[in-house]
Amino acid sequence: MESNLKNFYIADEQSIYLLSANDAKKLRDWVELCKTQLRKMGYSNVEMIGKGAFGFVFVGTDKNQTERVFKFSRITLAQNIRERLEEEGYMLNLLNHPNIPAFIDFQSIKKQGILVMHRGKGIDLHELSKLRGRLPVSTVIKIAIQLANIIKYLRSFTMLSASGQFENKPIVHGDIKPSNLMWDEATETLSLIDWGSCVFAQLDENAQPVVNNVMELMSADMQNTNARLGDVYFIGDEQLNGALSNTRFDEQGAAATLYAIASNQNCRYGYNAIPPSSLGLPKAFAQTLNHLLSHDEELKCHAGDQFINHVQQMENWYLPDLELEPESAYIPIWNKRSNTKLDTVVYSSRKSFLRQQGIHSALYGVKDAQLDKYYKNYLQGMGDNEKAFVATVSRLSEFPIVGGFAIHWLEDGVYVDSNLNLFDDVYRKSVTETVNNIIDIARSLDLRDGIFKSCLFDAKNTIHVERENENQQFELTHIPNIPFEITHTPEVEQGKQHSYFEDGDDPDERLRLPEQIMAHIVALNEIRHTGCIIFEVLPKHLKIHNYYNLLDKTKVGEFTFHLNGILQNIKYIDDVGVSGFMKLPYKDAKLFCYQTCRSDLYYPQDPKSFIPKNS
Ligand SMILES: Nc1ncnc2c1ncn2[C@@H]1O[C@H](COP(=O)(O)OP(=O)(O)OP(=O)(O)O)[C@@H](O)[C@H]1O
Repeated sequence: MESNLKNFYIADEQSIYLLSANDAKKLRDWVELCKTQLRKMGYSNVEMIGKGAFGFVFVGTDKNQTERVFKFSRITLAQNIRERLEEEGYMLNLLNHPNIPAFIDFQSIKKQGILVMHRGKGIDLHELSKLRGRLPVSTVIKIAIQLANIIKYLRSFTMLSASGQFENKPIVHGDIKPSNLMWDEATETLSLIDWGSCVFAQLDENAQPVVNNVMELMSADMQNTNARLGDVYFIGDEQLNGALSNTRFDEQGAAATLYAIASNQNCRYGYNAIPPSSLGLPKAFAQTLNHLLSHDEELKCHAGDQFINHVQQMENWYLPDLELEPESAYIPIWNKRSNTKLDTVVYSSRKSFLRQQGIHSALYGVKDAQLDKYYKNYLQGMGDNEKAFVATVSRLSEFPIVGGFAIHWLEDGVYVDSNLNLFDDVYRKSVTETVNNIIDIARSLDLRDGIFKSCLFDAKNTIHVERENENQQFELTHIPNIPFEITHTPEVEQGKQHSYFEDGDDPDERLRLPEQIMAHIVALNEIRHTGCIIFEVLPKHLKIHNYYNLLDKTKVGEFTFHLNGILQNIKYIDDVGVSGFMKLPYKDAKLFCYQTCRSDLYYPQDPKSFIPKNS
């Protein structure tokens, strides 16, 4: 836990720009090797199309000009986990459904397994919602219908047994989430991919053991679950808590996915603060989602049946796209231009206070590659709203955005200082919704005293210094420049800037920086600017993340001198850990009142008579 903490702020996967030079090279070489292998196997136009916790995924064209998808397991994973790729192929090979890209082959080349399958057309829902923000109601419902049909198919799956009889063998996908669903916008067709967590269900939807004969009943292991852990941001309580695998698991993944794409979030946990009833969805559907996401067993089962059985009704709904409540930004998001593509990383400190004491930790003792990837064990001990808050903040790393914000919870409300700069306006809607989600979840937290700070920087500007071991000094043979923009702005009142030091020491930051560096940081604090600098010291690797905007053009020389001074003195660093400093332009923060949850907003029963609110 302690060692994970040092790196917890790197959302999802480490940016390649933050890996050590050696690790980045290894990764690039390995991807090249996979591509070369596929070309040798006779495929052309080979390119990487995705990666997950378990594998790297490529596409290539065969001799008949048909696209094929290839999944390679990560070489860094333990052998028993890598072997799962073959099991994934076995399960996929059993299935035959228009919404499931079919299995083609499983090949093993020098211990490297390759799963070959059809391509799910389109773009995955995680990417789509990142690009579009909250998806239109009609799209959400079309996706819901297809999901319900897939789950129905899996529930009623039968297989020919050794005795020649067809037997019930319901199947659990186990990892339904936006990034595992491809959506073809042209044909509005959904494909469910990634069958790596798929198993035969031990229990049916009535919680009865799935057994076809007495022999099976006697040999069935009903003490241990055969379920796999899906993505902890999307799976339901039972799967998370290690219950026997159950056909209802996928209703949970489906509900979390539908909620996420309807609200532009990347997890299920925000449903208390931003309930499905506030998303402009048809009332009956919002209620079903709300019940499915709840912790009430009976409500969940009932809603699950409704979801699966009311597909035909949903197909008849008339749902033209209506702008029920245009979403405007709660805080400013500035437009910026850049010639290069940004690789945003979010660094958030001051998270400890979000952890609730005494909450039973379901994740203790769980060893799974998914957890390693997501650093999600950091979330243990947090309530649902707190988890949603952290997850929504980390969603910002998906966008080309730099700057930062500080949220203060005080008795009279939630104060937000911010400086957010978006480098591609295509994402404005999605970023606005994400920032508004962060603030609304912050307003719902049961806190009246606390500070949360988050810095967003471009990983491409991170300065790396490596050393052989912890006893050596960090040394730069050539001192690079820490880049900064200059935006001259008139002087604001004294004390109006959010300073580096006003929030006091951060309990989550363990690194003590040497005086020689601190002297320059103190001097920088006196110069009018915004930005952040974060020191991440690992035993063999120092990373200095940075983003700066100088607001006083008369201070270019001084500013450069102190930034340079920091780098000149890295040899004095004698500690490991993380420490960061952030400065924001104004201190007249925006104030938001507390609220339990967003208010109700339903799709009108008679859309034809809908009159926009602001007309
Ligand atoms: N059959 C397919 N057709 C199209 N794209 C695919 C297919 N399989 C995988 N992909 C792409 O590759 C990405 C990663 O694949 P997949 O989810 O199978 O990997 P994983 O390592 O199991 O991921 P996770 O971390 O979600 O478990 C997907 O999000 C998707 O974009």
